[in-house]
Amino acid sequence: MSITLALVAHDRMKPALAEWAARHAAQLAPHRVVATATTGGVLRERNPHLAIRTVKSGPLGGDQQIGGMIAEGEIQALIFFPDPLAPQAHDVDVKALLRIALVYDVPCAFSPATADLLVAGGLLKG
Ligand SMILES: O=C(CO)COP(=O)(O)O
Repeated sequence: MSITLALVAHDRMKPALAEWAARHAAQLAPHRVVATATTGGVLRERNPHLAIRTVKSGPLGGDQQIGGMIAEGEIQALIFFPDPLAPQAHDVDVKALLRIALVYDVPCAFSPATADLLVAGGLLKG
């Protein structure tokens, strides 16, 4: 079954997310990806064949848009690599996104290792 995944990363973690997406390009291909604006740009550079829909940048409401899509049942997984060492101006939005993902029990991963485990657990199986 094809799903819609949200891919989001803070600036210093964007290369790690782009690398993760490249490593899983074949498994991601049948699915839909939604990303916040800047994350989507970095993902496209590294993964030109991946179809990515973008919403606004996180600090400009993108995290809230992703959260709204989760609440509407439009997103089935959240891969979000936050920067554990840098404060974010929009920290309340980040927290709200994580909370809504928990409310709806959407499978989440917050690091490359856990994102790999979601794939190993069958998240992207056809
Ligand atoms: O800030 C973000 C997540 O909290 C991501 O937004 P960008 O992808 O636009 O940098």
